[in-house]
Amino acid sequence: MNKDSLNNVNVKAEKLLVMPSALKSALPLSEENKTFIAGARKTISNIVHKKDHRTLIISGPCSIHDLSAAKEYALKLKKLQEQCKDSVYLVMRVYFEKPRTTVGWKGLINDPHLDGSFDIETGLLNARELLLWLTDQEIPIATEALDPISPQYLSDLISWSAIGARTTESQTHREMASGLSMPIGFKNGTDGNVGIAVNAMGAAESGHNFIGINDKGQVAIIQTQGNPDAHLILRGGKQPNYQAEFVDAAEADIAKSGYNPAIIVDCSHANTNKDYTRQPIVAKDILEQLEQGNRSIVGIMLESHINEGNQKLTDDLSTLEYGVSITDACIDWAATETLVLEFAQRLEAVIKSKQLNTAA
Ligand SMILES: O=C[C@H](O)[C@H](O)COP(=O)(O)O
Ligand SMILES: C=C(OP(=O)(O)O)C(=O)O
Repeated sequence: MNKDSLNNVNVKAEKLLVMPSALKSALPLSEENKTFIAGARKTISNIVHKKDHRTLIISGPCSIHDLSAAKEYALKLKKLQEQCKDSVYLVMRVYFEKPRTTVGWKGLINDPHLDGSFDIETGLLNARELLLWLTDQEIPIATEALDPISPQYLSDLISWSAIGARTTESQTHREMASGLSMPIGFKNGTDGNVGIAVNAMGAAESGHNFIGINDKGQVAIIQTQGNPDAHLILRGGKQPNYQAEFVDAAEADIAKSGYNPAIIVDCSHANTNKDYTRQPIVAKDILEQLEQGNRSIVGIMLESHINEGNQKLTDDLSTLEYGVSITDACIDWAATETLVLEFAQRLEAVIKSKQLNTAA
């Protein structure tokens, strides 16, 4: 590293990382898995464009920190998908990158050993291995696209992505979203500003030219054609924004801007004032809006884990409880199952009564 009085003044060290193409060659996707992921992306795109009237439910831990627990959760979700497939499309929330308000553990890629050793190469490897395992089980995967470089390593395995509340207004993230290969949801800002997410939808649907990296890890000028499947995620702000008056106002804002009024409601975060036990209350309200004829809500998101609540990450990893979030608090599996089954059952009635399509 070139470090002197003018260059890299605040940089302590640098280390080369495996090339994206090398990681992908070491952990490749099979042809069957490619077909599965292309199908999952198409299904989600059809839901976003209301050609498929099932509702998307994105459910999973706030963050992945334990690969075994993630696999156990995934198998439960897979079984549940079978039971609700006529009205719901279940996608697992597999979040490896956490945006922090100030500082804190930034996720499995950044610090896979949870000890401040920042073994990012192992983090990417573990993440790709888990994504491959989940895809082998035919579980569609949702994640947050936070780091603008990591998609080169992992995004072939992802069927839905979010841009988070802290980055929706960032040009870098809008440019990245314009080139991502899967449907992309933009969260409203942490203060509740929906306008920035609507602007982001327009930015992401346009083509851009920007500096990025390619598959070989080379710095490149990336030219994108725009992402046709951008949508809005309501996550609350200074106050919750899942209620019909806010959903209707957001729908009107999107339509006025000329974009597809497709909305996912995040049943967690500021929509619960960070009280995880309120997630079923938010989900029930959305269900009622759908029953009353709402056509803009295409999905909900749940922060859910095997066991409820959350726990602090401390230096003593031996005290960590299995299947409990180390970031935001989650509902447990029993609550998730009850919520999803009721949602699916009541939606089935809506779909039947309106004779809507459930497949493209
Ligand atoms: O979803 C997770 C958190 O809400 C987000 O990463 C911010 O976390 P923090 O406020 O604890 O840093
Ligand atoms: C960080 C998240 O959400 P938000 O961007 O809404 O805070 C998240 O969903 O993990």
